[in-house]
Amino acid sequence: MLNKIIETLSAYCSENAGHYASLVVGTIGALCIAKYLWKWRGIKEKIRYKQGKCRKAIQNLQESLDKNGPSENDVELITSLSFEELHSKLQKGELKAVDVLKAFQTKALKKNEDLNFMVEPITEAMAIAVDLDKVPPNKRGPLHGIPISVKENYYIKGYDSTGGLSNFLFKPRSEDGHMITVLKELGAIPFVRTNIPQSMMTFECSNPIYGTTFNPHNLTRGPGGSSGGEGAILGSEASLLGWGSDIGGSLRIPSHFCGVCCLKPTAGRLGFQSTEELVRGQTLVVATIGPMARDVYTLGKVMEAVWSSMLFQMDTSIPPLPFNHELYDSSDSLCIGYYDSDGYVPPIPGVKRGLNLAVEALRRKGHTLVPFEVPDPRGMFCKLFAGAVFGDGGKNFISQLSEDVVDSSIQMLIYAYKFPNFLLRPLSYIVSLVHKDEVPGQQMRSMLGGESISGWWELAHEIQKYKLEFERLWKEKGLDAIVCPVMPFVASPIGAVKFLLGGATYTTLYNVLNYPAGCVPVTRVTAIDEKEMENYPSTTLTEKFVRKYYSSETTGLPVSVQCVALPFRDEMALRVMRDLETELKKPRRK
Ligand SMILES: CCCCCC/C=C\CCCCCCCC(=O)NCCO
Repeated sequence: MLNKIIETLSAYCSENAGHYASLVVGTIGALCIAKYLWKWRGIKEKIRYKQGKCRKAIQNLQESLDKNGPSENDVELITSLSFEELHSKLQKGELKAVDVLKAFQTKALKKNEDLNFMVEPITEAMAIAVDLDKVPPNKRGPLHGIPISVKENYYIKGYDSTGGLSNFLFKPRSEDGHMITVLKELGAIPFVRTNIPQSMMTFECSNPIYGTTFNPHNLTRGPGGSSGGEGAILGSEASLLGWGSDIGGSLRIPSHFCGVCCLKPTAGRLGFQSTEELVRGQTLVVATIGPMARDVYTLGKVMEAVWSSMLFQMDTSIPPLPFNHELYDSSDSLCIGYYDSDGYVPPIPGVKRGLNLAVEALRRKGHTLVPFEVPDPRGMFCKLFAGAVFGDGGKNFISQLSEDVVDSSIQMLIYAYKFPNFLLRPLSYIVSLVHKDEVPGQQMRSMLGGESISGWWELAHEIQKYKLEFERLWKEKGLDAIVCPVMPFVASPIGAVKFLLGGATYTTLYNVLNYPAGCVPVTRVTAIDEKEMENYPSTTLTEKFVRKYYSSETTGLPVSVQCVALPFRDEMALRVMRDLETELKKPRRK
């Protein structure tokens, strides 16, 4: 009987097998699509919820300042003071921390309407200011009452550090990171969190959570990145001291694009426990945090305060090197190397002129300036930098971004990483042919990832050899410092960064070498500079894009230079920056 039933059933099933198979496949497919759509809906919902929360926090602050804020006149008076003036008035009690904070909050909200640099205000700022006003003058810290803006990836208790990735949303920190703790102890008031590019590995300041940030000097252009929100808030004078981070130029590019100063310290001198960095465990080229400000004086004062026993005790991995006054205060004449082109993407005329101005100013100051040539900038960029920073074959990126809304500025990278490796290799040669440039293709191959531990060791060895060769050339010329462009171009149009990544050789060099490097604004692009773009080369695809984006609408954009010193001589970089700034500010006879 049982046999009969089984026979009948199996006959029935084999007659209808095709039908059942398609039913099963169809159901599984539908379930997968439903799951995918559900997850997608969840991600979008999460982003919208965060956006709503940020909007609400901004609105609440605006309402409170509308009721109880300073007059327009006071806002301008306070926010246009230099750090030195503000610091002195706060120390003496001529200004209250609460009033200074309200002035900067008001200005930041106003400027944010056009620039969108603000992720959200830090709501605890007012309570900190109220407490600081109770501190007697003889107990005030060196940053007493100074409001500071902070890049979104800094660890702050109660806030998420997302780097523009929804995966990191609603995971607030339980404690402040080291730098925020130190800055608060010194009397500073973190008052606003600022925008970043998605992933923080490009200089287009845009992400699906907080949107796009604009340049304070030209709204059709970006502020650079990844500390782009910092560039925009400082460049619009809505903050006078900010903090960012840099593994390939993220402090220096936005400073240059927005006309402010910064210091990228030697990595390690400020530790690694203050920010979220999406590249973890990679130790060949590492990120460092650093300050951004309106002038070099501020940077010097802040670093003097920060390099303190408090920081060294908090993080024992930091070499306990207090601020080196011998280097910073010295007026000895120096031997400074310079180059206007690193030999890869040529500088536009405004950048070249800016470098000449810096060279002449440093000569007037009594220094000896000697030409310097960067060894193998192409290999440094597409083999050493890309091989180290993107050398996991994109695993980190894909794991962070495969289930996220991807910003158009990094979409191409995600497509490339998802492409099968055996096709990506031949494609890389086609890319080089199209670009008429070996670099982009080699960069793609470096980004495929090391295949073995010995490959990784080999890369580490190549980086070591490059460092030794650079140091040999430095010593051969007897240099104390180098002055050079920050990028071969100035602020880029919104959406153009993906075509201009080759410009990052000028900054990534000093991350690969781990030399401290700071930026000082020296001039602005003129109509004559723009006209001279007629002579700009157009052989490679990158050069063609530079011509396209920099032949018009660049007049008035800021130009900075980089000042570089040997590792752990950060104060030397600051000293050259200070000399340059003072000399350029001097009135000159025609
Ligand atoms: C996500 C797109 C990357 C494509 C690969 C391009 C390679 C190099 C371009 C480097 C551009 C500089 C980016 C600056 C990154 C940085 O410093 N981030 C700071 C993190 O704390």
